[in-house]
Amino acid sequence: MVTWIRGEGLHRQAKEWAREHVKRLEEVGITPKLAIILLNDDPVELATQRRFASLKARDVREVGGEAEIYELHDVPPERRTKEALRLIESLNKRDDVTGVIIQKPVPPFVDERALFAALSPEKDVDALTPDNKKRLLDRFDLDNDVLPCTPAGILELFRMYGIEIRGKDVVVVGKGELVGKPLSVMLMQLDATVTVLHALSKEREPYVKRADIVISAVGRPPEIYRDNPWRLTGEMIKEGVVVVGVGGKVDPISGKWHFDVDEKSVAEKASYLTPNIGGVGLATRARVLKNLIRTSYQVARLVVSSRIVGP
Ligand SMILES: Nc1nc2c(c(=O)[nH]1)N[C@@H](CN(C=O)c1ccc(C(=O)N[C@@H](CCC(=O)O)C(=O)O)cc1)CN2
Repeated sequence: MVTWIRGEGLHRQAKEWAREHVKRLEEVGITPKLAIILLNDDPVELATQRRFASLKARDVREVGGEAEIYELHDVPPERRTKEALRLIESLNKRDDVTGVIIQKPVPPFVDERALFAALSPEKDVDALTPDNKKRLLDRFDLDNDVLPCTPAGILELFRMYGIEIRGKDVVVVGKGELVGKPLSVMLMQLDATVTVLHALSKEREPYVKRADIVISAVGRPPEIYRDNPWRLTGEMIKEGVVVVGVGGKVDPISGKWHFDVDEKSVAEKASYLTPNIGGVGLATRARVLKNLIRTSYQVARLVVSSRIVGP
């Protein structure tokens, strides 16, 4: 009988915690303000990213913060990196902006490394700037550090449900900058035996079949991606495995969600499983709120100290 790993508890707790800290920050004149930048003009990505950005913005506003969404997808490709850099520089300088998210994936013609290198690490809600990424190679504090939202959200869910990681065979499908890569590093730090599978892996099935925990973060559902599609199904896994589904995309024509994990067949064999709706996405958003509060304190320290004029 599968136990569903639900994100709403984390999400609710994060909102309550964030509301308290918004009040404290307002005592020093700082209102958390999140700026979200959308750059992707691919119809699938744009539909999905608009949905994600609106959900994050709604959360921030619900706890008393503010949110701005910048859509640059209609800037000509040859100018998009430059325009995005100009926007990031402006957001870095604004004292009222306390957190920034560059929604991923960005289009292949945009210089993503330049964007994240330009973003002020103090305002980096995703922990994806070079300075913040490096810190993952050291020990991390799940409760106090600004950590990548989805990986940290997944680890918080494991902790909440008492799912042991130490010494376990964990397969991460997908090696993206957002989830697969940082999460595999964090899992190693927690003494898991980690296998990362990706598009060029010679084979996937034997590793998935042997795993104690499978985390699928691909986002290429067969309904939308004909080439190199991916879906985790029940016959691929062993009895009693823990499964976490991360990848999902919105079909721009139907508006329908399609996910990495086939819930029905996996639920018949898994011991624990995240629902495609109400699982990792809510844990991700919970972490966005916590990270935004932390970046807001970082900005507050900089802004308040800059107002103190010494003798
Ligand atoms: N810069 C970033 N880009 C992206 C990130 C990220 O953390 N930083 N993560 C992914 C996905 N993502 C956030 O942007 C995200 C995924 C899912 C949800 C969510 O709330 N899903 C709901 C269902 C969706 C709905 O209600 O329509 C759920 O799971 O219950 C939010 C955000 C992509 N890029």
